[in-house]
Order: sequence, then structure tokens, then C-alpha cells
Amino acid sequence: MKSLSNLFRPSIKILAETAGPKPRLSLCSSTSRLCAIPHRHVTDDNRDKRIVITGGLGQLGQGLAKKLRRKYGKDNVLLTDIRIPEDQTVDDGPFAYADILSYDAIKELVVNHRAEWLIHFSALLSAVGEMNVPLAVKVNINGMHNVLDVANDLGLRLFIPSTIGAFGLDSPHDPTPDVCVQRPKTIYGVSKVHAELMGEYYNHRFNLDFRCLRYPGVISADSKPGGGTTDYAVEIFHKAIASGEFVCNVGPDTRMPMMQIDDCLNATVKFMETDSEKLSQRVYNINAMSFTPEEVAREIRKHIPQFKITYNVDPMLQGIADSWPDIFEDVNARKEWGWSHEYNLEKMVVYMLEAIRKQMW
Ligand SMILES: NC(=O)C1=CN([C@@H]2O[C@H](COP(=O)(O)OP(=O)(O)OC[C@H]3O[C@@H](n4cnc5c(N)ncnc54)[C@H](O)[C@@H]3O)[C@@H](O)[C@H]2O)C=CC1
Ligand SMILES: CC(=O)[C@H](N)C(=O)O
Repeated sequence: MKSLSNLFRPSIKILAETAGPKPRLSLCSSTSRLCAIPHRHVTDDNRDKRIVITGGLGQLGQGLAKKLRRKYGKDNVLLTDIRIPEDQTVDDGPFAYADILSYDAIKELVVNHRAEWLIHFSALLSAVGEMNVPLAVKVNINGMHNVLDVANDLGLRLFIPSTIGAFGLDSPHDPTPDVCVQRPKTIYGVSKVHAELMGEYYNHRFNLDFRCLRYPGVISADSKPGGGTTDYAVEIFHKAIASGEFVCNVGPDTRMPMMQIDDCLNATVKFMETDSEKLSQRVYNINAMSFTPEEVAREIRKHIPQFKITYNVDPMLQGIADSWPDIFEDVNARKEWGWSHEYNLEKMVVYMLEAIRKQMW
């Protein structure tokens, strides 16, 4: 049960935020008087960034907020969503309600926070998107347009993640390069290709500092996935520890690109901090590992020898997974802005088992 005081705490924090730092004062040379000069502008200088994250209560948002707050200060990173946050989330730093379906609401929030970076995480993922296509269109396309327009109108640096799901059966699967035929067959994929193209267009047409990484399936121990095709790769660890058994909803040989969450979030921060001139493109694949359910089960068995995996394939999820890349190519990200991953399959499995066991104590 959430307490009432918890419900009210976010707005108090926001009031404190908006009352926050005063405009800098400087001596105007022309008049030799003290006057306020506006100082909200996006530069490649990475000090004191003020950042808003949308859809921040999902699998990735709070982890990213933690990393950014460590670098830029707790109060400079405003986490937003349409759900009620846990007490811990509100204690960790500022939180505000923000529905991305309202342009005015996002704009008000960004202005009040004097944000320079906008990180747009709100989305319906692949599986839940197929179950509610009209809502996925609203959130992933209409909502994305609001965010894009706010960022453009206010001159922000905008990050919108894309996904391996932005590719389809016609794409090369091994490896899948940055630029190739896409043509996804899910509303999630279609909406992400739309976001990639709109962002690139606004960059080219209006000079919007749009940035996009295509993430693989993300694997985390502290946060739950939000309804995607790669969710099995998180659930398998919880089931392996709790019962030693897991029923997988995609087939044994289904290969998909995956990434441990710290690698994903570190890539995002590093990419956002990269000088614009270093980027020859606005959308990059990032890659770490690829595995099948059989391969990850085999790796888990090195630590839990009795672990058993069986299969009850969901045809919709299988169809989606089969249309996605097997291996992601990320040479450009590595070359241009120094992306590199830390976790391979072996290391990720050790991390997941240790982290989940710790949570149980
Ligand atoms: N987690 C993954 O494996 C991957 C994630 N991504 C992308 O990264 C981003 C973040 O992903 P996750 O955290 O996993 O997603 P998630 O599904 O866990 O969280 C999405 C959040 O969006 C919020 N949201 C929904 N409708 C909203 C609205 N109208 N206004 C504001 N917020 C709304 C939800 O309440 C939820 O907290 C998404 O754009 C996703 O497409 C891309 C590839 C892989
Ligand atoms: C890979 C993704 O984008 C997400 N995890 C999903 O499975 O929908």
C-alpha cells in the first residue's frame, strides 16, 4: 500500500526544484551593471547537466537516473512516469508525474526543470504493444511526436532508444548492420523505425541534437522487464533460483542479441556525453552477446546443475523473435565514440545469479 504522504512527496520535491538555483549574475560589459544572463543552452561541456527522463519507472529508467545522478547531482536528474513510484524511488531523487500524451505537460516540466537533456524511455514494448495496438500507436508514435517537438522547440539534446525490434524478416540477421532493410512486423518495431527516421529528419532539417541507440534485449536483476519478447532471459534466472525449473515461451534455438543492464546504461551515458562532431550518424546499434535459451540454460547449469528448462512456445512471441536479428553489428559505435561492453554470457550469468540471491536475503 502506498501512503498518502508518499503520493504528495513528489510534488513537494518538484516545487523545491522549480524554486531551485537562481539565474547566474554577471557583469554586463556594455552597461557596467549587474544583470541576469540566461544560461540554459546545450553544449558539449558535460558539467551540471539538467536532465528529464520520461517513462522512468520501467526496467531501465531508475538505473539510468542513478548513474546520471552520481555524475551530475541528485537534483539535476528528474525522473517522470505515469505510475506511482515506490518510497525508495522518491527518496533517491526528484520524481514527477508526466504523461507524454500531453505536449504542454512535458514542456512545462522541462521548462520548470530547465532541462538540457531529455531522455525518452516511455514506450509499450513488443509483446504488450501487439496486445494493445491503439495504445501502442498513441504512446509510441503520438507521444514520441510530443517529446520530439518539445525537444526541438526548446533546443534540447534528445535521446530516444530504439531496439533490435526495429528490424524484420527482410533484414540481414547475421550480422545486422546499422543501415539495412528494416521493415519490422510489430507495432513496436514500426513505431521505433518511425522514431529513428523522425529524429534523423529533425536533426537534418532543424539541427535537433537527436541521438538514438538500438538496444538488444536488456537483462537486469533489480528491475523487471515491461512486456517484451526478450523477457524470458530475465525470468529464467528468477525461476532457476526459486524452483530450479523454467518453462520458456520461445523455442530452444531462438537466438537474439542481449545485453547486461550496466552495459546498456553506460553506453547511453557515454553516447550522450559524446561531442556532436564525433558522430557521423544519429542512430547506432550496440551489441554485447547473443544466445539461445538452450545456451543460457547450459551456462546456468554450471552453477545450478539440476536446473531444468522445458518449452511451451507462444506462437506470437516466436514469430517476433524469429524476425529479429541473431547477431547485431556495432562497429560504428565502437569506432566513433568508443563503445565497448563488459559482460559476455558467462559473466552476465554469474552477475544475475549473485544479484538475485542477494535480493532474497
Ligand atoms: N528493456 C529492453 O530490453 C529494451 C528497451 N528498449 C527501449 O528502452 C526504453 C525503456 O525501456 P524499459 O524501461 O524496458 O520499458 P518499460 O516498459 O519497462 O517502461 C516503460 C515506461 O513507460 C511508461 N509509460 C507508458 N505510457 C506512458 C505515458 N503515456 N506517459 C509517460 N510514461 C508512460 C510506463 O509506465 C513504463 O514505466 C523503451 O523506449 C524501450 O523501447 C529498447 C530495447 C530493449
Ligand atoms: C528488445 C526489446 O526491445 C524489448 N526487450 C522487447 O523484447 O520488446
